[in-house]
Amino acid sequence: MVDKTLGGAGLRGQSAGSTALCTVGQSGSGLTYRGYDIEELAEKARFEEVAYLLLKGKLPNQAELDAYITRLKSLRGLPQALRTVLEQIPADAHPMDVMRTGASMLGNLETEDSFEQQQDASDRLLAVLPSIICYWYRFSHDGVRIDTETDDESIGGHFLHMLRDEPASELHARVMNVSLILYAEHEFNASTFTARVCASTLSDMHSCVTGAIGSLRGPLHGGANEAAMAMIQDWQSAEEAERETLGMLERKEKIMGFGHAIYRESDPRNAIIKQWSKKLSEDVGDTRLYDVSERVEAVMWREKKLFCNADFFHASAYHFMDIPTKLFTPIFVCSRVTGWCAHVFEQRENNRIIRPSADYTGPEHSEWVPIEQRR
Ligand SMILES: CC(=O)SCCNC(=O)CCNC(=O)[C@H](O)C(C)(C)COP(=O)(O)OP(=O)(O)OC[C@H]1O[C@@H](n2cnc3c(N)ncnc32)[C@H](O)[C@@H]1OP(=O)(O)O
Ligand SMILES: O=C([O-])CC(=O)C(=O)O
Repeated sequence: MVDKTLGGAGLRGQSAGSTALCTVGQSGSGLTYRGYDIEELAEKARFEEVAYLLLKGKLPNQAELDAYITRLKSLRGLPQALRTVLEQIPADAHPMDVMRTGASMLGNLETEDSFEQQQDASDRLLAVLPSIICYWYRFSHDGVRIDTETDDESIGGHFLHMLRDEPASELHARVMNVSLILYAEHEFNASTFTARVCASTLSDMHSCVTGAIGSLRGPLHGGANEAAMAMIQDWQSAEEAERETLGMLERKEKIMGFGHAIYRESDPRNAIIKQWSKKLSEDVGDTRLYDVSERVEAVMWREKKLFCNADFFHASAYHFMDIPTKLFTPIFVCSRVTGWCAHVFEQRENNRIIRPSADYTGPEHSEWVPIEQRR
């Protein structure tokens, strides 16, 4: 017998399993990773420390962190066969499709043959996904074959270095670090749930991550940071932003980067990335985009009581660092892969195939009609 009280659209509010990784909207500032508050992690941690926390179960001590960073650095290289594939993908492809293909191709070259290899497979994905996207981007857009084995200590610095051929400034590396921490994990969001469903069939890590990338791509999920940028980039002033936002609301259009499936009043990551966006706007001497973003935030709260989610001020922050808009969501992948893999470990540890039921809405009985009589 199906319990109809659990039939809410989008499975909203239903528990679909348990996790020791993250709480959303429950305690502290509203987001915790293994009990650590996101505000404290964003202020004090390195992203690699957070990755270790999620993937290995505890914060590393100094020696463990040093060893982990050295290990991740050693895993940045691309196999020749993967480079060859990336070089076939056209410049006008969507970078999330490149990420999806890259993760999938890696799964052909470096198969996860047993779950005992899950930590290695995850470390490799974490280390190499930035190389995949930057190698393709620089080859297809600039015609250069970059060396992806940089000596940068941080994954964020490594990403920016590959993109620009020069090491990132301290400020930019810091913002990337914060951004990667903010995006790392978020309980049973759509892409993570995709990964867990795939894991529940006892599939391999690369399949789980490839599927998750596909889910993150959509504008209602990770794709919202790009969509937000596309929306605000042409607005020349706060006044124009207000007019256009009101018009969109009147036409019942979605404003990307606002609202959330779980948070009701605010997303704790917004205040953090917003503050860094402001700092970057001062750094570049921006007199438009930050004001435009703040005005949209004010109008949305005033008119609809809708608040910025993690994506909205990420758009301006990335833009101020001169990151091409179409690479925004791939950065999200480079971070969230930690959460995805950690959830796959959890699913495997206590698995039952995920297979819910559906409320049937089709015809009661259909009469078979021979093909020659069908209209
Ligand atoms: C990192 C992340 O993935 S965060 C999410 C990124 N996605 C976005 O920013 C896309 C824009 N936002 C949205 O589409 C939604 O807020 C979602 C997908 C995040 C959450 O969806 P839901 O849980 O269905 O939203 P919720 O139930 O709170 O919506 C309530 C109402 O507010 C409206 N609403 C929600 N978000 C928005 C928005 N951004 N713009 C305009 N209206 C909105 C809904 O249409 C709904 O109206 P209705 O009752 O008239 O149908
Ligand atoms: O939790 C969600 O629904 C969306 C998500 O991944 C996030 O906000 O980081």
